[in-house]
Amino acid sequence: MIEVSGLRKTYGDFAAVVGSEFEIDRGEIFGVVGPNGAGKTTTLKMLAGLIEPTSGTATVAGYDAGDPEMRHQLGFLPEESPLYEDMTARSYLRFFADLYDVPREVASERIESTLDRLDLDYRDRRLGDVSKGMKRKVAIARSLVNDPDVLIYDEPASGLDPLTTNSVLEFTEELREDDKTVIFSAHNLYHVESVCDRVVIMNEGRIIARGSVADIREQYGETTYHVYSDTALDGTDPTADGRHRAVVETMAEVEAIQAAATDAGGSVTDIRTDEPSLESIFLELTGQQMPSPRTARDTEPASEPTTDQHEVEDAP
Ligand SMILES: Nc1ncnc2c1ncn2[C@@H]1O[C@H](COP(=O)(O)OP(=O)(O)OP(=O)(O)O)[C@@H](O)[C@H]1O
Repeated sequence: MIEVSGLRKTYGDFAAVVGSEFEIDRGEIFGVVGPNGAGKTTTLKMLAGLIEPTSGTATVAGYDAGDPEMRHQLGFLPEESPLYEDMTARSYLRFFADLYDVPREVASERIESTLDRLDLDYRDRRLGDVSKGMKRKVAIARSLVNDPDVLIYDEPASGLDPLTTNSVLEFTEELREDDKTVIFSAHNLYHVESVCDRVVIMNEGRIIARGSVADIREQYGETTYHVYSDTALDGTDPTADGRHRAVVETMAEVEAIQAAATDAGGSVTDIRTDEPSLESIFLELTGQQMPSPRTARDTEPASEPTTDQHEVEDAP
């Protein structure tokens, strides 16, 4: 449904996106994750046909991303989505449905059912007087008025409280049931972990990891096993509750401890798995702390990095 090959965007000699490659299948939810300035928005805007790539190609629903026809298949939610404050949610969404030539009855039904699913009250209240979370939900509803196959959401839950964040992420996840293909950007892995089938992690314009979050944990983090025995063995340390613990990294080592405990006339009483934290993976991959799940969406973008912090592309 989306194919990206050698996609690159430079501003002067500064490379905002460097040679991105990925494919997204129909009905897939795909996350683009990374710290501030990683190149997420630039990538999404190239896919939405809003920025022309310096080189490389992006096709969306069979169209080149720059093709005006592609827009009919696309719902784009920008990171900042100012609404017409004097309109109501209903009048605003009808206005956009008219722009897409959606027949009135179809539009009304679609708008009401989307607002129902988003649990949005106050549909006839002036948008200037509703909360930030409600505004974001209206912007999300706007992305669906033309019933597109592909949705591109830039930080859909940015700056929202935890409850609204969850509701927006759950709604995004439900779009899979409608056979929509969704690509969205996020600052941190927590917000995409439960929602996305696959993610790419970007840093300094490059994709530095890809796969499901579970794959990435497996690939970049180290799972350790804490093996408790009732007998002191080589490599175990006594614990406060009178047991003996070894910390190992492979199942073969776990089995060796089990065998050694049996040989010593004792037994292994407990084995615990310690998964790598997302923070440690993110830190290792990007060299930056991951924003906490509670505040991730509320952080202000960092100041503009200098070219020293980013790779400067080789001669074109
Ligand atoms: N029009 C532009 N001219 C010059 N540099 C730009 C332009 N647009 C973006 N950049 C730079 O490209 C880099 C990537 O920006 P981008 O907005 O894609 O990052 P991002 O991952 O979406 O970051 P954030 O999470 O802060 O939104 C940044 O360093 C940004 O300053």
